[in-house]
Amino acid sequence: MPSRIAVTLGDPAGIGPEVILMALADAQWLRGCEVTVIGSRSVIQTTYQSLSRLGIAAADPDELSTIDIPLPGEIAIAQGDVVSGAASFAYLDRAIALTLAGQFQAIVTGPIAKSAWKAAGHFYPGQTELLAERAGVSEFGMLFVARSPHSGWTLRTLLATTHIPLRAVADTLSPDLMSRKLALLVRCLHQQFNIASPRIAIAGLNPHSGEQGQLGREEQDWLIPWIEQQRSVYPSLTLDGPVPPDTLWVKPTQAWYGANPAGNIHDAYLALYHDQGLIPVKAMAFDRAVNTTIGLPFIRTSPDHGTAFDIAGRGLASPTSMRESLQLAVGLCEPQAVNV
Ligand SMILES: NC(=O)C1=CN([C@@H]2O[C@H](COP(=O)(O)OP(=O)(O)OC[C@H]3O[C@@H](n4cnc5c(N)ncnc54)[C@H](O)[C@@H]3O)[C@@H](O)[C@H]2O)C=CC1
Ligand SMILES: NCC(=O)COP(=O)(O)O
Repeated sequence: MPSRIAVTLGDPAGIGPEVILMALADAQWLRGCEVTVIGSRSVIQTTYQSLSRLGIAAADPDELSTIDIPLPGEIAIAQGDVVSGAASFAYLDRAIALTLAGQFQAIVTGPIAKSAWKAAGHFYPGQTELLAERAGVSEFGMLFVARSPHSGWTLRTLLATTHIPLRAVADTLSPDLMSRKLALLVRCLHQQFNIASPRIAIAGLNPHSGEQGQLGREEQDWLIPWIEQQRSVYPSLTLDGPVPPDTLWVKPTQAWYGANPAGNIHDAYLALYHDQGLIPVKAMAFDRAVNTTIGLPFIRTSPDHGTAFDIAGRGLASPTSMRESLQLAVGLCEPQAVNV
């Protein structure tokens, strides 16, 4: 039976609808998967018309499988507000319910504005937390996956902490949190990416990984002992770290651009906080990185970009990250997934 994938439109005032229709314009690469777009039919129609007027290839709504969730009011393109937030929440809510009921194997989410969710009374740090809550899982992680168009090498970065203030990062990190994130990452590398003995690099927190305690004590106090202890928990893995955060990204950047880094390159990187992991991901791969939620009972992927209200509705948005998100979902739906 072909895999069935739900695609949520994301914030209807953002670039989600346009990048989805552009990515689905040529669906040959879907390899027979069935895609259903969950969102407001009126938004899909309007987006198709405006892309057509601009001469941009887009999937024809009449040929798409859709589940219509009408807008709860008027929206203004490029303005996330209470109406667009209520709509994007309803799209994802329906997609999760149908997926948990067995109708879909994977959800690819369009970008939402967290501020619009808040305006609509939905107080979640992001889509990830809603997905985890509805799926009833307490252990989940935000993994970014990007395949280089230059070398074919794949960058995988898991964030140990996500949408919290920078001020709270050091107090939130702990050996227990790190153990839970590493366990998720190892399981994902084994089961979803078919990597038997992964090589993982773990970032330090402080400049120069603390310079032996002179520039911060977290490495000496618990991070180095924790990594040593994890090496005995996972004897078949290579665990390197804490790698000074500024130099951690040198080899992946070389591998991304097709240079041959000295020594073996890592299969995955464990970054300690949002911007430590995502600045390099976006600097290298903003047009094609995929945000994946690991630990869910189903597959979830999403483009790495947001709603881009500054360019919404003008035909300027690149659909590449959305296309990569769909392609990764297709690959992960296949149990013998290779090259994902
Ligand atoms: N997966 C998701 O649902 C995500 C949602 N967000 C949300 O999006 C909203 C806006 O966040 P920002 O930080 O402004 O990030 P953003 O990714 O929406 O925009 C950052 C910059 O990149 C450009 N850009 C983004 N996507 C593009 C594309 N496909 N093609 C060409 N240019 C593109 C935008 O025009 C803007 O200049 C926030 O509410 C944020 O929470 C942000 C990241 C991911
Ligand atoms: N920075 C990643 C991001 O904002 C995506 O969050 P989520 O909505 O997928 O939880």
